[in-house]
Amino acid sequence: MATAAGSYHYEGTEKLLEVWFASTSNDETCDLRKIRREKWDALLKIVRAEIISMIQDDDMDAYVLSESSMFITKKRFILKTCGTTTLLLAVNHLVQMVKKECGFDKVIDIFYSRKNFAQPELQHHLHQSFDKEVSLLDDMFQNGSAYVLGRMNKDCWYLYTLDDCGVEQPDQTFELLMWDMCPKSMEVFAMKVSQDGKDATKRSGICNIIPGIKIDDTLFDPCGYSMNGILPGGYYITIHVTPEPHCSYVSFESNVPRASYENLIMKVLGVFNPGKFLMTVFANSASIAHGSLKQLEEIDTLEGYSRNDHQFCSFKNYYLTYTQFSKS
Ligand SMILES: C[S@@+](CC[C@H](N)C(=O)[O-])C[C@H]1O[C@@H](n2cnc3c(N)ncnc32)[C@H](O)[C@@H]1O
Repeated sequence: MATAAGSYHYEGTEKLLEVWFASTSNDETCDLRKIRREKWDALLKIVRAEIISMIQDDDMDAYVLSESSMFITKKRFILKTCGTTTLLLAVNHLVQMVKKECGFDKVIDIFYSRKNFAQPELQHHLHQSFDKEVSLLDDMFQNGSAYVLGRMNKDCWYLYTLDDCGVEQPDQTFELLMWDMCPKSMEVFAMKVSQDGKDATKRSGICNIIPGIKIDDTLFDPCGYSMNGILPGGYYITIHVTPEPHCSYVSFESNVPRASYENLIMKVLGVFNPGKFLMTVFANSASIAHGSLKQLEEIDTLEGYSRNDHQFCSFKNYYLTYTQFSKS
């Protein structure tokens, strides 16, 4: 997207929405995966994104989008979009469409989060400030709570969720959002170096982060990379790369449960070599990742990085850790 000064900027930072649905009559036949493809296409049109490819297994449909990813399991909907997409304009449509098409008539929890944008003025007016985003969500949900973690005048991470007991089955989300990337590590995410998504996945070492995962990867022209990986049980990893040196950004997200995330963190940092990153771990009481939060509190340096901020939040049924590191 062109900035006011006429230069090009791509906003890699994603808006991330996760919604858990239920049926008040406990109708076990309700399933988000019964919703037809054309309905998802119509929803994504509102967001200003489109489907590029899809993989599936018995538990999940995973879509790579023109702007990031979408994951659909029986009761859980995840949409992650970057650039100047208008994700929150689609929430009302999503709730109504899900009710009509598959019978889920209740939202049991919602998580909307994002890092601060590098250039918020390039976003649709709704997404230019977190206050506006919160106001839209508050009009739709009772009991919504909005938080900001990190430094409001530097790097921070916004979260909107419901102040309810929410999801009771084990649930966890781990995110590493990285920027000021090492140019050398970014070279493979361009068509000049890699032939296609598969080649970039192999050359970069992404294929070794979680071995055995089913991968769907895309390399954009002339540069940029997106991948989804799925594992049985509704588990996913998703990685998105904006390699342009002046706005470089990479995101890694997964719901794979871990009692400790340290090994995974070191693998991801080894592949991407960011100048700075922030990390969030979200886990409910039933998740084994719940214990990892305490462990992360102890880590104030990681090979070559030192910690700038660390915060811990305790919600009704979820625990959250936010940490920001930069190269020492
Ligand atoms: C792959 S997407 C992923 C963005 C992601 N949220 C991230 O972490 O950076 C963005 C990258 O792909 C490039 N790209 C090339 N063609 C694109 C297209 N048609 N739509 C979106 N991005 C495209 C962008 O310039 C940017 O480097």
